[in-house]
This record gives sequence, C-alpha cells and structure tokens, in this order.
Amino acid sequence: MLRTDGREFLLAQRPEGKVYAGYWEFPGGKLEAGESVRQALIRELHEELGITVTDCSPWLTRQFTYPHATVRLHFWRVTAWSGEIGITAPLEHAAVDWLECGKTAHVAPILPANDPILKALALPTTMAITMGEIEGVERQLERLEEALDNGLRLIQVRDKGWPPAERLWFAETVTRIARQRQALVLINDSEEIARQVGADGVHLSAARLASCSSRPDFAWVGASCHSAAEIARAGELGLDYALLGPVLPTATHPAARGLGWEGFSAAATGNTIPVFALGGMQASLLGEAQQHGAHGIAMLRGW
Ligand SMILES: Nc1nc2c([nH]c(=O)n2[C@@H]2O[C@H](COP(=O)(O)OP(=O)(O)OP(=O)(O)O)[C@@H](O)[C@H]2O)c(=O)[nH]1
Repeated sequence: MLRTDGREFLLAQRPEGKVYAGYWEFPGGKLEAGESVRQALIRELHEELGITVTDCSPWLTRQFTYPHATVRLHFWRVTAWSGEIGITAPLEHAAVDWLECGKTAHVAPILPANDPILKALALPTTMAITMGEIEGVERQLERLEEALDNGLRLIQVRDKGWPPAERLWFAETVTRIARQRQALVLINDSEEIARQVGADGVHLSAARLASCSSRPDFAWVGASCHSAAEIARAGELGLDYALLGPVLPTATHPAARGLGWEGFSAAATGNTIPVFALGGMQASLLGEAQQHGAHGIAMLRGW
C-alpha cells in the first residue's frame, strides 16, 4: 500500500503465536482455492485492515524458502482505497506503520524475503534517458533541470557516440545537477566513467548483460532487455531493474512492431526484479504500464 505519491508504504507486524512473530511484513495473505491474486489481495486487505481497495496493479513476484515453508509471493501496488486503516484482525497483526521508500526502516526485523522488494521501493518509477547527441548539450541540460524541478529522480546517461572527453564531461555535469536534487544517475555501459564521475551505477546494454559474469560493484545496476530470457539473466546476476522494449512504435523506429502491452506483460510478469517499459512511452502512459506489470516507464523523448 502506497501513499503520498508512492513515497511511503505500509508494513504490518506479525503477532505473538505465529511463526516469525514480531517480524514486519506487507499486509496480505494466502490465496484461497479458485481466487485470482487480485481477488485475494482485496479480500485480505479488507479482512486485515478494514479497507476496500479501489486501485491496484501487479508488480513483483518472489519465491522464497523458509525453514517452515516455501512461499511464492505476489507483490502488488495498492494506490487507492476507501475506509480508514485499522487492525481489524488482531490475530493477523499486532501493529501497522508507514515507512518512507528508500530510507532506513524505523521498524525491525522485516521478513527476510522482502529485502529486494524494499530496494525496489526505493527505485523511482520514471527514468529519463539522455539524448544529448541528438538534441544538443545545451537544450538537454536545460530540459534536465526542468524535469528535475518537476520531480524526475532517475537518469540514465546514454550518449555513447561522443568522443571520450565529451562523454565524460557530460556525464559529470548530469551527475552534479542530479545530485543537488537527490536523483539517481546511471551511466550506460561504462563502469569507468561511472566511477570517475561518482555516479550511482551503471546501465548495461543487452550485449554487456550477455557477456557479464557477475554484477558490477555499484549501488545500482540495471540492463536493457528484449525478452523474458534476458530479464531472467538480469535477475540471476542480481541486478536492480531491467528495461524491456520496444513496447510501442517509437520516433526512432516508427515501423518496428514492438511487443505491445500484452507482449510486455507476458515477459515482465513473474520477475523479482522491477521492469520498466521502454519504447513510445510518455508520462501519461505510466498507469497503463503499471497495470501491465511494469515498475515504471523509461523515456528518451517523453521526459
Ligand atoms: N503477508 C505477507 N507474507 C509474507 C511477506 N513476506 C513473506 O515472506 N511472507 C510469507 O508468506 C506467507 C504469507 O502467508 P500468511 O500471512 O497468510 O500466513 P501466516 O504465516 O501468517 O499463517 P496463517 O496461515 O496462520 O495466517 C507467510 O509464510 C509469510 O512468512 C509479506 O511481506 N507479507
């Protein structure tokens, strides 16, 4: 459950008498026979918190083995509900609390299966990909400042065609501007530049993803993917996100067919790592992308 535009999420504490008593978890529970995940979520949140969910979307899935059981967890984002949150099932929860996404939790311990989910909550849902090579440096920096003022918090610096000195200067400039607004910056394919400019991480091309034998050592690492198999590979390497596309026709490839939303959803669903929709995206498509299982959207032009 998310509030304040996705900046805060709800956790609930397991009561005495249950396995992992005292641990904090996302409110929810087990599917009953014949129920869809959506139906189970709506029923559980009504039983446990006394609320009626009015907007939710599929997000991440994780299988995890505890000493007492193996669980397959479907994490959904709940963004709207009616009613006041209360503890309507004291046998299920001892307390509830709101936490800030991306900040150290002020409650502990949290169920161990949830670690990657907490990290995904810290990942902004809109990624801007730079195209200084096409648009020109001045216009690009001007637009970046504007977008940062309007809430952009995740930037991938692409511009791979420039001579090294120019690329380095641009990456350094973007990182400096972004830092002032606590935005994350990832550098496309160059660990060297990422280190030199003090960026938050690297973004691997599909080719680099295929040849990479271990996760590069940065706080944030993601990759470009075109299929479920490539997303699975990114997951195996322990990366933090994948971009999947092209979803819709783009200005760069107007004739390309793209995955479409159904194709996107089929490949994106069931992963533990968050997947961004790429290709033909614009801010107004964020909700539609999330209804199809996207963490968010990534854009070259629409930001
Ligand atoms: N609700 C919830 N369950 C989680 C999370 N993370 C996680 O590993 N789990 C595990 O997934 C299972 C959820 O089932 P549950 O909440 O209906 O079951 P429970 O253990 O409370 O037992 P119960 O059948 O007596 O209600 C538990 O084994 C729990 O440990 C989480 O964030 N929320």
